[in-house]
Amino acid sequence: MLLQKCMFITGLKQFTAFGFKHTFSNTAPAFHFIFKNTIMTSVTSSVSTSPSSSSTKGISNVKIKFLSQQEAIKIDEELFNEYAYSVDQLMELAGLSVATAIAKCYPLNSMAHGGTVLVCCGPGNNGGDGLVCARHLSLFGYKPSVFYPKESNKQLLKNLTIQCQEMEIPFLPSLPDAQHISKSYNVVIDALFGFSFKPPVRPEFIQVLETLKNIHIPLCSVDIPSGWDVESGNSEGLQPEFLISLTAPKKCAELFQGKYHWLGGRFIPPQLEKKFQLNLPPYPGTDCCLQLFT
Ligand SMILES: NC(=O)C1=CN([C@@H]2O[C@H](COP(=O)(O)OP(=O)(O)OC[C@H]3O[C@@H](n4cnc5c(N)ncnc54)[C@H](O)[C@@H]3O)[C@@H](O)[C@H]2O)[C@H](O)CC1
Ligand SMILES: [K+]
Repeated sequence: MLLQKCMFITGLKQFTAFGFKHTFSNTAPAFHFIFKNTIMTSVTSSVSTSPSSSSTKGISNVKIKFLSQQEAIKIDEELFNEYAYSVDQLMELAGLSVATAIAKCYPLNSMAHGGTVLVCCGPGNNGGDGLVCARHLSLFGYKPSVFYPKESNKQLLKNLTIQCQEMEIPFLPSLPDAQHISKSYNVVIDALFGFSFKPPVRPEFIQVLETLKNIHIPLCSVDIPSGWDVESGNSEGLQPEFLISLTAPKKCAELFQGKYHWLGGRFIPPQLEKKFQLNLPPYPGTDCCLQLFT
């Protein structure tokens, strides 16, 4: 296998040298060797300061799994049916990890217009992650606006909408054109479709995706770049700058060409991780998200 990239797991500081991105955390540094089909993780304890990192002492090579659509659905079902989680719980953690990763990549103090962000939400749970993310971004001091063209009838999604509205997060009646979006916002969050998407895109969303394809500001996709086949991607579709994979990367993430790939949704019980051989890298300390590679 050909070594393509190498990086240290991120904390708050990072710098680039010798073509590698170096980032530091207050826990064990990890080296991610990224190959075409896998991300190899080696963890060393040499400068560890965290007592909890003792279980990662020594060198261990780990291949992160890229999930098929069926595997992603199966893990979701097991979380609900066997492990008794509710969607609300996981969505809250997923959405918080998205907002946190966005804030790390696109700091509020680097943004124009007081931190405006457009969050585009679809009809399923990916859209729900977007609504949760919008609420947390607002709590972090950003100015999110939501575009939610096909509201779900599910009570959970209705509640998330009310929570955003009660925080005075504006809901746009229609999607502005690409030029207007690029002038008014700093980044766009794509929470339209996640791992249940089946191509082709139905007519009511074709124009939405076309508009997002033409923006000149960073596009940040939640779990799956919307409009991509979960396994084979879509070379003609959206090309986000940022992708956050939730639980574990899906197969299409191997085709991601953007700058920032994060992992979020830190809620997988060890037994489930083992069963599906996810081989997730250790999250630094108490972080809810981690940067995989750039
Ligand atoms: N376990 C986890 O990691 C969790 C992830 N979460 C997020 O949930 C989504 C998956 O959510 P789901 O409701 O199953 O589906 P989607 O949001 O991907 O979309 C379903 C929605 O989209 C419509 N649709 C499907 N195909 C098309 C199409 N071709 N054209 C138009 N519309 C389409 C469909 O009808 C539905 O309405 C996952 O990715 C994570 O983001 C949870 O938050 C928590 C657990
Ligand atoms: K998405």
